[in-house]
Amino acid sequence: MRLTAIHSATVPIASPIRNAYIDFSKMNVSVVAVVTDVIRDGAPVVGYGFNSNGRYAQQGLITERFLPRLREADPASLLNDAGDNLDPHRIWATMFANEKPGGHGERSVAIGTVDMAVWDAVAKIEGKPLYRLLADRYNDGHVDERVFVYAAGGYYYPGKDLTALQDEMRKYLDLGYTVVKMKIGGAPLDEDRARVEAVLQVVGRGDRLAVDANGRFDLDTAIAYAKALEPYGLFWYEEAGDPLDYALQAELAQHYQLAMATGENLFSMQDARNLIRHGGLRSDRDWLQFDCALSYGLVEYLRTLRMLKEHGWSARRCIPHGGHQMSLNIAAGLGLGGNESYPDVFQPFGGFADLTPVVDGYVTLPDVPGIGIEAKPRLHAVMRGIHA
Ligand SMILES: O=C([O-])CC(=O)C(=O)O
Ligand SMILES: [Mg+2]
Repeated sequence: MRLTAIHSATVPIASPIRNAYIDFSKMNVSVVAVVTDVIRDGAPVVGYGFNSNGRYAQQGLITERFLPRLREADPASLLNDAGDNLDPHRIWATMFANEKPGGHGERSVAIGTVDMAVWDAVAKIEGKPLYRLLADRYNDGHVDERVFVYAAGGYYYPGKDLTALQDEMRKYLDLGYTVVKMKIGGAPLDEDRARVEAVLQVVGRGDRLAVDANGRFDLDTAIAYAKALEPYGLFWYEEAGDPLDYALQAELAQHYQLAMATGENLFSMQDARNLIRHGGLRSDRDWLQFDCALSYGLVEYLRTLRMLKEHGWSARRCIPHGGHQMSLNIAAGLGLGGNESYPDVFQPFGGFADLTPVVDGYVTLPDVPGIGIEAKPRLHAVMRGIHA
């Protein structure tokens, strides 16, 4: 077998929403399709990948650096020993050839996007859902039949008042979610306090609400919010300070006893390891949000999970950022604590298969080969558009 073509494109997901750090008026994503000469159900197997929201499309890096390396490689060097399927680890190493260590950033998004498409193809060639393939290869065959998911939204939006915010959150509860997330830090503390209290009226209990500051706060502001938020008993307090300011995160833990979450903007095993070494996070309550689709893909995420284990952290403490089906498969197949979901934003990339509703805060996965993009027809249509 061999790769016969690799296509990539940039797709808009712009919207008028805003978090504490950026607006999404120009947001876009990269999409990749890897085409193989393996025939399943009468057609060549095609694997699909995309990066998740929050980082822009990486078309230049993908087309100028990473795809040429794959095209120039000996085709057999990209395959498993049996030569009957792609090998994601060998493909990853080929893409990373002649890259210096450190400075993990945008190239991690580019490689993560291609890596997702490769895993999708690998599982399709094996004729299995990706979660099943991952469980068989790395988790003694154990699959979680349902995965905890929470509804992320609550963005700042022009003209959005407290009633509109409450309506949004009520909609998530009606869809079957039990935990919702909203943005903070994009308004003064008093205004955010009123927003939090408005949402608490809808969800009823503090442990059904997470808040996300998107790395906006300096230490004093992070502590001021910690003191204001602690009495509510929230599900978590996310990304208070700059993602690389491990000292801030560690100091904040001295002022906030409840759960915190962070890591969506750390893009390598090494950066994740620094957070674990220096960030003062507590493995009995805090949450890790590394998102493979932004951080060199699942090949690197497997390294991160190994690192966590060596540091005494359970994979159950991971609830990845990004709200995509790739992390949902990883959660089910490798025993993570759950996954993010965006029922309302970043469509058609946010959300899961159309026929798997969320029930009591948990979602099941479709029994289709690969990641499950074919079970999400609006997303599948976008993906088909780049190679059909
Ligand atoms: O607003 C964003 O960039 C997304 C985000 O932080 C999250 O989903 O946690
Ligand atoms: Mg976040």
